Amino acid sequence: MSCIPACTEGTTKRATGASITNKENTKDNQLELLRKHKEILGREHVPADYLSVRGGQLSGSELGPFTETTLSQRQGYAVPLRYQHETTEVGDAFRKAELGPEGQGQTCEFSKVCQSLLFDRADGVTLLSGVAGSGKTTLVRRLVHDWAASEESQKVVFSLSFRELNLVSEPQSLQELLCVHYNHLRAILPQILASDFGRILLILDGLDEFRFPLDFDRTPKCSDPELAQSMGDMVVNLIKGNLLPGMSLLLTSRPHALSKVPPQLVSVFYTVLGFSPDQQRQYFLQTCRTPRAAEKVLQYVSSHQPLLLMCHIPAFCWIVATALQDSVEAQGSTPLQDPMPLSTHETTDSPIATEPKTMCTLTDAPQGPGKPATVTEIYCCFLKAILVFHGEGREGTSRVHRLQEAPRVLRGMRSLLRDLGALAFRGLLERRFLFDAADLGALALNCSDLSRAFLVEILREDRASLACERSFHFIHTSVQEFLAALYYVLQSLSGADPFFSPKPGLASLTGKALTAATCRLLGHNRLVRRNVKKAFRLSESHQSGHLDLFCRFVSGLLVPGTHQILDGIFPREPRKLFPGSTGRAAAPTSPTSAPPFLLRLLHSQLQRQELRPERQVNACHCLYEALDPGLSARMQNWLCLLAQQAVAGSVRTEQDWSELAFLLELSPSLQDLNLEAQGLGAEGLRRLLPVLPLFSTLRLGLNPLGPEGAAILSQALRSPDCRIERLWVVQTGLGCEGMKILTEGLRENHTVVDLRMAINGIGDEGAYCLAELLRTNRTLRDIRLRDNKVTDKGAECLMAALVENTTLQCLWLFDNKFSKDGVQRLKEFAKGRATLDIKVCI
Ligand SMILES: Nc1ncnc2c1ncn2[C@@H]1O[C@H](COP(=O)(O)OP(=O)(O)OP(=O)(O)O)[C@@H](O)[C@H]1O
Repeated sequence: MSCIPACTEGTTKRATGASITNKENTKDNQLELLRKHKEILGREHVPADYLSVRGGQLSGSELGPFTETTLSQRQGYAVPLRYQHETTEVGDAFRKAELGPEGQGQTCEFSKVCQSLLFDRADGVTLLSGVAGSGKTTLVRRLVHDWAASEESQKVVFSLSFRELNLVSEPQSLQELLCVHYNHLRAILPQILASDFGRILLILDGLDEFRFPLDFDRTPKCSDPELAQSMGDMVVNLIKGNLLPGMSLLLTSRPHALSKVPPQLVSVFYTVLGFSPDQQRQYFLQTCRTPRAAEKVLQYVSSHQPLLLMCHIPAFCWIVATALQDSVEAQGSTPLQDPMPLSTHETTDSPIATEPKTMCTLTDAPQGPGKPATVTEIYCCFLKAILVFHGEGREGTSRVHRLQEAPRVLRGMRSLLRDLGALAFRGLLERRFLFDAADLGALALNCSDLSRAFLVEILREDRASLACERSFHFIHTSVQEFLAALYYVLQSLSGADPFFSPKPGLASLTGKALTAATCRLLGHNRLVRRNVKKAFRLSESHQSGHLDLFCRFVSGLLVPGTHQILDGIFPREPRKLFPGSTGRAAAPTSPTSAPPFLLRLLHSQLQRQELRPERQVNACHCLYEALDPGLSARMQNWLCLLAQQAVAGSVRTEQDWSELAFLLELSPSLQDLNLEAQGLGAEGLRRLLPVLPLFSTLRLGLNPLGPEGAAILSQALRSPDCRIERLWVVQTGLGCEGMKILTEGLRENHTVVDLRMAINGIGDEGAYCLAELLRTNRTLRDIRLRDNKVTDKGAECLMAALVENTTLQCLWLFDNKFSKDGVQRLKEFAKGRATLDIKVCI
């Protein structure tokens, strides 16, 4: 992107700025300009703008009010263990918030954040983290809106997005930057920036989208707001407090980019947890046209755990409300059977349960296309709802009639959708979320098309952009990911290469010729297989997991039933995908599940040991989207086991553990994980790593964990989101080496109170490591070390350490290798400690 022209204007005016202001601006003038500033920002941040489900089409009175979201607050922060796709973390966030031990973070209302940022003189950096669509930008807008409406707040607020800062490629001063953005303050900005910094609140939204590196070690210090510097350097100097020291700085970011900011520079850390169950209900009541529609939508979502889990995310609630409410209304008073009837196609009767279940309805995995139960199906319904119900010229017709017309309408939008999908896909590859007219033009999308009803809801104009040109972004990143996947699958199925982006004219002819030649050479089915594999390889190579959801959508869009929802976009009689597949051990496929090659590919990902555990969990999400017919039976087995109904000692494969991790992610109400005597080894434990820190009780006894397993546990214990209070690892083959590794993890842990580790052969060396831990640990209350080959030497180490530890209450040392004297000494020691119960015998 080029530097914006207005910047140079700012440079020339800067030299004269200070003198002009000194002479001309009286205090009254300054107050008047600040009042104007409030007015302008207030207008730019009206609630209607961010609450609109249908862009600018509805009047303010039709829009529901802002729904409260839940946040958690803590002092300082640490980078989370997981870097998986943001959407999967939200349910867990609530599990933590509801039961978090003291000091882990308290939940709070947004008004508290407003209070401290707008009224307190607190300076420093406030970091607001939240997964995609959790409502960070919405909260920023509300904050600015509340400030503009408040008479009392004396703060001067500036609000910019990192998306906008990305557009400034030439060095620029902070003063110029703000002058360009807030031209109405040009006359008094030098004064503001030179006086009381404590009055300033600067908001920078969307750190995860910032394209410039932040180098906190090597960036030259700059404290002069009039000095030009690169955007990366400016942000570093702002965060370090070199520029405008004493000002309040609010940064927002998705979790994966938090590590860009050194924790010691952050004063307060908030996490947007999204909607609690009550807030979800409130949202649907406020958003759906009738309370009855809201109830039906909510009832439907409640019976599908993967969907319900995602409804903690406000943006997903909006997708769901848009996807389902028109169909619900179209059905009148009948109970919600099929929120989006499949036009002229026959619908198979799906056995999906409609009653909410206590744990996870995943075992009733969808078997037919009749009811949207996967995330992909919901997005298909969302797209269809916008095209069918919100389209131009269809206002007068009944909803039922519009549904009958759907295939024709969708056929008419095919090429536009393909262009849009190509834009989305290219953006995803380049990690780009903002597009200008040239981007749209290159894909034969005309800016004037953007006023069409459909596009208004899909692409938003970035009105507050610093760019002089018009720029656009997808209404939500997950919509960009969905359209990219739709494009990818459509291209692949038609034999074209999704990575080949044709230029209009001659190049597209070349593209077509190339496609035909490759098709002839490789065969259509091999080409599709190749493309799908390519998509998964691409996702694996990105640590941030930003292509995970894309892959889930690709998996879901290869299911024939999903094609039926979008009948008209997908050809009505598609080429039979992979008929008579001869693959090894092909899973028995139902006619409604994805092609066997995809199921095989996903299962083979689950076998691979070198794949990161969160990638493996994502493969399970993909299997769910692909309607893997075996998944529900396997999940049922796990549910029995977790309910302690299964016989211990069954043989398990590594793949099983990844599937269990997936299931546990979808079961936020489960607090205790009991996997005793399940043949769980270190590799299995590694696959469970993404979910291990989230349980308050981990019962892992009688499993061959060994020192390698201890290393995995140690990682879980170090995780900042760790909630483990009871860790039971009786007879797990830790030995002294495993004990050493485990105590290293416990050294950085503040949650474990109860450690049971009988029969682990830790010996004196292990006892020594434990003793060293006890010198500093103030959390552990109960340690059980029965039968661990500890001798008098080990007992001496423990006693010496316990002189410094007054928090341990119970230490069991039965059946160790103590001499009579040793036991006596331990008993003597215990007598002097009223609060410590030492149990010992020879
Ligand atoms: N408190 C809320 N009340 C009602 N709707 C909300 C609320 N928060 C978010 N939404 C809905 O979710 C959509 C996405 O929210 P928003 O853009 O604020 O999320 P975000 O966390 O900034 O996402 P990203 O990380 O992708 O930028 C909004 O356009 C709005 O429809």
